[in-house]
Amino acid sequence: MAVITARNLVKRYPVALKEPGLRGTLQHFFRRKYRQVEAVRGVSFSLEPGEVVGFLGPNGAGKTTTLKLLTGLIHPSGGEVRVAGFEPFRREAAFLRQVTLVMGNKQQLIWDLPAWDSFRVNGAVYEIPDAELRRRVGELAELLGLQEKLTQPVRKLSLGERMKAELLAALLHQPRVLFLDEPTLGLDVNAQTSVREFLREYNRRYGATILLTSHYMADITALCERVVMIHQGRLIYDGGLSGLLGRFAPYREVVLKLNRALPRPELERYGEVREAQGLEARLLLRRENLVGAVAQMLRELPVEDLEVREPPVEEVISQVFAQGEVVPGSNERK
Ligand SMILES: Nc1ncnc2c1ncn2[C@@H]1O[C@H](COP(=O)(O)OP(=O)(O)OP(=O)(O)O)[C@@H](O)[C@H]1O
Repeated sequence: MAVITARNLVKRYPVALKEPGLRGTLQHFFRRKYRQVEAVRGVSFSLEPGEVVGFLGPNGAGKTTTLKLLTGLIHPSGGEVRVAGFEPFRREAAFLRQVTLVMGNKQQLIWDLPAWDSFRVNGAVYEIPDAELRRRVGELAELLGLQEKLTQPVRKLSLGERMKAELLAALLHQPRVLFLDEPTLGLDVNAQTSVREFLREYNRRYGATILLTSHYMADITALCERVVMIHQGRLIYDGGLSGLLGRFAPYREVVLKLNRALPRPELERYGEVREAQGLEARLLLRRENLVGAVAQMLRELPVEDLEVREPPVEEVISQVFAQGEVVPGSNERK
């Protein structure tokens, strides 16, 4: 049975209108007028227990609003939503024990205190006995590689360490459903990788269901087999990641560092050259040719370093629009 269900979910925000000038200001105080912003316009999808699903969309698409609806931070203007058998907006204690929301740009740890002190606060809120709290912190800290970092003030941690400590705090009550809004935002590549590995292990170990937004395609490809995409509050894709990438991002980007500069035509033999300057070049290679072409480049070119990257999320999304063939609500799974 689905653990998350959204059916025709709608959210309208009232936004106060204000005319310019004194008259407008007075009117604004006494007879305020409102305009409705429709952030979510009839979105439907569901997640089975244990699924890890990427939730994508351009800026302002309605992702954060949907996550807030699913965690009960805001009330829907229409439609139905159920998470772990509850209606989120009722914010029942039994519901709150089952879910967590982590926002990469918001912090719940207390800045000047060690993370452990914030964990104790969470332990008290969720009534976790002391010994059990220590056990859970120990287990998660080990998975996150954070053991040494929990007794110094949070402000002294690196951004990556802080994000890991945020995740630890958000998972102490052992939620079954994780809503993660940009959990790797701004982290360096190593920290991004370790957060991804942690999430994969957490999902495997506890069978948690995870709905995740990210601007980094690598997060999505590392963790998600399925992707739900929205645009202007409407669902535009629900299906397998490989289907999405195969249709809308058939290329991967190869970044080359060379020992000596090469003329552009020499690089063009391997793929579409996006950029070639001095000792650096960026090429687009079709996914199906990638392995062969990379092996050939390593054999034939003076390569000092080679990196294969996913295209940016924005590029994939714009391809989806450009081809405009996605059926809303399609369930074209892998
Ligand atoms: N409290 C609010 N009051 C009025 N409008 C809002 C409010 N919150 C969001 N919006 C509007 O709703 C739309 C969707 O916003 P939302 O934050 O859900 O998008 P998003 O997909 O998370 O974007 P981003 O990737 O930029 O975070 C936007 O047009 C935004 O301006």
